[in-house]
Amino acid sequence: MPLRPSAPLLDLNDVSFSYGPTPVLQGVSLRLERGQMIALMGGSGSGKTTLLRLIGGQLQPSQGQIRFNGESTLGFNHRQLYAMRKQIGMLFQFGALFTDLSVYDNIAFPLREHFDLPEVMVRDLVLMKLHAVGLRGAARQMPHELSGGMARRVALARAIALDPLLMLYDEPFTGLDPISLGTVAKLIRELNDALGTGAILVTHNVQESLQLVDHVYFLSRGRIVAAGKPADILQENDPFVHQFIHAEPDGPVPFHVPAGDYLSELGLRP
Ligand SMILES: Nc1ncnc2c1ncn2[C@@H]1O[C@H](COP(=O)(O)OP(=O)(O)OP(=O)(O)O)[C@@H](O)[C@H]1O
Repeated sequence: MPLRPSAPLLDLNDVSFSYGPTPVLQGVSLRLERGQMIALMGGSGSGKTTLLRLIGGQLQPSQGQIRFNGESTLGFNHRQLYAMRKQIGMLFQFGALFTDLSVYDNIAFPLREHFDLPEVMVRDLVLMKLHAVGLRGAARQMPHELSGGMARRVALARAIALDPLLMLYDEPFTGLDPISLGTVAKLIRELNDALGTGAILVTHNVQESLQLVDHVYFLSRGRIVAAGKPADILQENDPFVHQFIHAEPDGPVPFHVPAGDYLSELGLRP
């Protein structure tokens, strides 16, 4: 797939999707430029993972357009989808490594899978990626010998092994202690800037990601309800955004699941 620097890296226009009769995403529009990082925030079940799956081509929208690197992905055949996915790196929750492969072989895996490169070249590429995440010295270790933060960094090195144009992160900070979280977050930003990638970050770590990204989109019940720069989002008056940013237990997203009258249920109201 040729590079098209003049087109946005990713352009979603009025995208809708439903798994069955119930719509999961409705009229979502979103744009990502090269070098830009955006955060996608929203409560559980708001459609964030579904949106990432649409972008990755695992699902097709029922309505609307998705353009990746200037090209509409709608109706891509198997070969085109495969070519596109090679240009998308993914780091998902817990970033599972292959437990029976060393750190080195974990990163070599996508290179060996997708290209027929001489081993000396694979070696140089693996060491470059490991160096970028500060773990060249851990090349021979096995995943069970790594701390959680180190394992996540290895997963990150593996995700960028093919020099993707776009990175998708789905809860990349889950289970990390605050120091490792800070390290991984900083690394994600530095790598994005160094490689000129674009990135979409799905996360519940509101404060950390507001410091990390250039733009934030809020999803609620499958719709974008607010979008803007982190500084603007912090000033946002929308009650949903306010509740989310300030982690308030009650608000538009209610604390109580809808239920019948409490006193009646306890038998205290005739
Ligand atoms: N394979 C599926 N089949 C049917 N419905 C699904 C499927 N996957 C997700 N859903 C539904 O689609 C809606 C959106 O789910 P999605 O996983 O995209 O939300 P999310 O914002 O990523 O949530 P979370 O933060 O909890 O991961 C939810 O109501 C969910 O139950």
